[in-house]
Amino acid sequence: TRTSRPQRILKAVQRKATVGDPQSVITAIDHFCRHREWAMNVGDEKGSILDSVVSEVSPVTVLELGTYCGYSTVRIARLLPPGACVITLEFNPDYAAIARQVIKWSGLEDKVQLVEGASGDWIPWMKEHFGVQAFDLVFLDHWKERYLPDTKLLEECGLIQKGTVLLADNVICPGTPDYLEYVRNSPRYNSHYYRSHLEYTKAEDGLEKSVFLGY
Ligand SMILES: Cc1ncnc2c1ncn2[C@@H]1O[C@H](/C=C/CNC(=O)c2cc(-c3ccc(F)cc3)cc(O)c2O)[C@@H](O)[C@H]1O
Ligand SMILES: [Mg+2]
Repeated sequence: TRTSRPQRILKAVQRKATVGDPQSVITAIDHFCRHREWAMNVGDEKGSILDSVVSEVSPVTVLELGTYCGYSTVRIARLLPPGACVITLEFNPDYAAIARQVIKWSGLEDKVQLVEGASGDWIPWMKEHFGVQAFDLVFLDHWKERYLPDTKLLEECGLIQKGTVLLADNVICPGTPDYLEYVRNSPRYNSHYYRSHLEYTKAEDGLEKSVFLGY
């Protein structure tokens, strides 16, 4: 087809959502992906769990791995207080370009720092480049086999400290078995599984929340 799926998602936002109204952007994407074309956004059901974790943590600095179209970026940023921000990493330039426009349409660009590049390349620079001490919340939603190596890299870079919350999407479907085994068996994490469904479907999926307990 001439346009890409992310481009069709952006069109749905521009047609149905109100500029400056993040909830209308979320609703427009969910409606499009439920009734027109499935896409790998965290979705409304798991999105509500994401919302509750963001509200509970009330983070000042958030790291999101895997922006895609910016759906979860908007969900997170809309709940952040003034002065708080989400840094989101996306290595596909086409997806990044769409996400920038979705984030702009929602009016949340001041709370979002979208960085184009691979997580493994950028994580080591977070402190120096963004002045981040440690992340209060990390939302993992990128390539599933990168969850574990990037978590270990974040630990090595001192970006995960006592109290940091990791929230991982898709721990059942498509699944992240090595990551799950790590956070559930490590004495340094307190993990909880939020059972839910794969976005816009009846298949099981869920989010794993892991709190770092310190060294
Ligand atoms: C190391 C690195 N650095 C930076 N950006 C990175 C990056 N690795 C990937 N990205 C970026 O992040 C997104 C990728 C997300 C991958 N997500 C999924 O594969 C996914 C799949 C499903 C799914 C479930 C059942 C099915 F039958 C089919 C698909 C559901 C989901 O929720 C998913 O998240 C995408 O925007 C990609 O460019
Ligand atoms: Mg996902």
